[in-house]
Amino acid sequence: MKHKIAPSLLAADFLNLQKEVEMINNSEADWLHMDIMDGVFVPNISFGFPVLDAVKPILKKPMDVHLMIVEPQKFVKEVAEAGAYMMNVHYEACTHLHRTIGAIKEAGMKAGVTLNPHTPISLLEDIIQDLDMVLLMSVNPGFGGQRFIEHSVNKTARLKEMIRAKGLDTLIEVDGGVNLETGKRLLEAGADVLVAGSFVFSSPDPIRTIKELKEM
Ligand SMILES: O=C(CO)[C@H](O)[C@H](O)COP(=O)(O)O
Ligand SMILES: [Fe+2]
Repeated sequence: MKHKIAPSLLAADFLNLQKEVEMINNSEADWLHMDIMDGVFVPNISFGFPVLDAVKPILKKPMDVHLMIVEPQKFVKEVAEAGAYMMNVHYEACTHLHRTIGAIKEAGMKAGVTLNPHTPISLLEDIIQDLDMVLLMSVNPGFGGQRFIEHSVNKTARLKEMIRAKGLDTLIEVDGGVNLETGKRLLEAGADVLVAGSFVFSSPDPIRTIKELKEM
């Protein structure tokens, strides 16, 4: 399967959001990645449901929502109503992860679990069979434009091996510091979906940059 590219709206020009979403529609991007932060789970606040609701009617690609919030289970309904295709919750934010995954699927969405850079993949041993995707953070969540954490390549390869050994088809998405160089190594290690924020939106030609990421 050809890998997917999910540009992260966090790095977009918020004064021209409609233009940015139309750029995504006209590009080879597969998904649009949306980062919701609460200032508690991560030391930053991004945007919330009003922004997702505004984007929903004009977006022609699936919405990949990454919740960096405490108690994400409280917002399953809101995320579904905002039109999300994939809802990603952090492993570190969920006490009853199995129940939350069930609720996400019942609401008609695909379910993803996100791991912070320090969280070992071994913790997924008894939940991975219920997941559509694992989202590996390759930076500490909270900000765009950070430096890629090298260990993420090895972590991706080990997760791929775990998925293969269990005979699953769970997707691996990697988020943070992705560019053509880190992206290539992540794909070689087995990543299926690459999130790219600043690399896409600070490019002088984002459509071309997305194409380059797609053609790696
Ligand atoms: O979840 C995130 C930050 O917490 C973003 O998706 C990520 O940082 C993308 O930005 P960049 O590609 O600039 O690193
Ligand atoms: Fe993200």
